[in-house]
Amino acid sequence: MAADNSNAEQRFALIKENLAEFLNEEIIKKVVDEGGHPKIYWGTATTGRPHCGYLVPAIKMAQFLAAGCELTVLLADIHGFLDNLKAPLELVMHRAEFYRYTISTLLGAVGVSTEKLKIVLGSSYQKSAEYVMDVYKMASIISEHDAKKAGAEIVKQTDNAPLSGLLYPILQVLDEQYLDVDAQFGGVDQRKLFIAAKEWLPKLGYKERAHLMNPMVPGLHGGKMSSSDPDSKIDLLDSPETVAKKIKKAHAAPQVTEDNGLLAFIEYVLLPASGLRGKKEFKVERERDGLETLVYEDIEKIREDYKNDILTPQLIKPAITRDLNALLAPIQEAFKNNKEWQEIAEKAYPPPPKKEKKVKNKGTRYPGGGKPEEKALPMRTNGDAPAEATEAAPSAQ
Ligand SMILES: N[C@@H](Cc1ccc(O)cc1)C(=O)O
Repeated sequence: MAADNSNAEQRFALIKENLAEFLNEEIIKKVVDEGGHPKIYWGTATTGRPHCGYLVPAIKMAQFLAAGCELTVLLADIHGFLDNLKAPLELVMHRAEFYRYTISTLLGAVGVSTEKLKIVLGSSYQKSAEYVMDVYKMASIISEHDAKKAGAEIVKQTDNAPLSGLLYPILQVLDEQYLDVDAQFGGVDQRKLFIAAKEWLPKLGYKERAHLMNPMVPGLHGGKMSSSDPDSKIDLLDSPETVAKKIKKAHAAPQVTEDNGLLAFIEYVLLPASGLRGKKEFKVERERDGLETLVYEDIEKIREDYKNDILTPQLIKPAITRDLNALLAPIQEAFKNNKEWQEIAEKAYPPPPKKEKKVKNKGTRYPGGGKPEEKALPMRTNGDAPAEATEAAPSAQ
């Protein structure tokens, strides 16, 4: 059974749990004390493919839902495009659809009711006359310097950065008003944007919102995050075997608890996820060593045992693999049964073009024999048109 979150104190404690910072928390406290439903939103630019790092904000959002908040997830497609053209507009829109399926399934998989969850596409309101006029107004009163400062940690900074990077913070600030929320939630990397929102909204006569921030959590894989290394991130649709393989490879020094991705994953994902199901718990089986199973209810004890080498990376890796695979199973099941989601996956994240070498070896696959080298996958070599390129490509998963 779900944990009891019926009284105001428990609800507020659940909203605050594990946060690094909470600005203007009195705004939320008041709504909770009055028995209301605080309205919180989290925005994500729909660019990279969602990986296990998304479980950290997702679990926090599941806690908001469990605490009776109204949650809006903003699929910020236009932001993905404004940020130094991380992806062309058409692609970020396909990706937004992929995110929509992923996030709703993910929150459902954690076991919370998604009745109070709304998923909104940025472009569905950010092109309205009223919104656009507010963008102009804001652009006329915010200095270039301040807009740049607000986006410093989020918007890609380059020598010849496009002007759109200065619009990015203005739109994010206005989103709080247009999504009609009491608070915005994000990682502490959003801090400068959140402070800007506090300062800029009143300039247009709008009210200041509360801001909830998650700490930056080291990746599960340990070490440096590299998007070019496929083993460094665990995809939400990775098979149980792949998850096991990647976690096995994760770098974690024995006895070192600082900056430890494995411990952070237990603290920010697995423990709170089990808490949402009724009881915080993390089990470590030691059958192979002929010892009894260790059962933990808080991260402090886990840290202590890790420092003392009672808990080793070798022991916790299989335990994390077991719990993570259990968390991912319903998402993968839903993906398997949803043709539309599979189709959007192919459009949103087309597999990389096949290597030329392989094509040559398999020349006979081309009807009519012919000259495979010349005909080799003409569309796939065109990096500018990935959405079309997928049509000839195998399924994304
Ligand atoms: N800035 C967020 C994305 C975002 C975009 C628009 C918002 O209104 C909120 C959040 C990020 O870095 O991912």
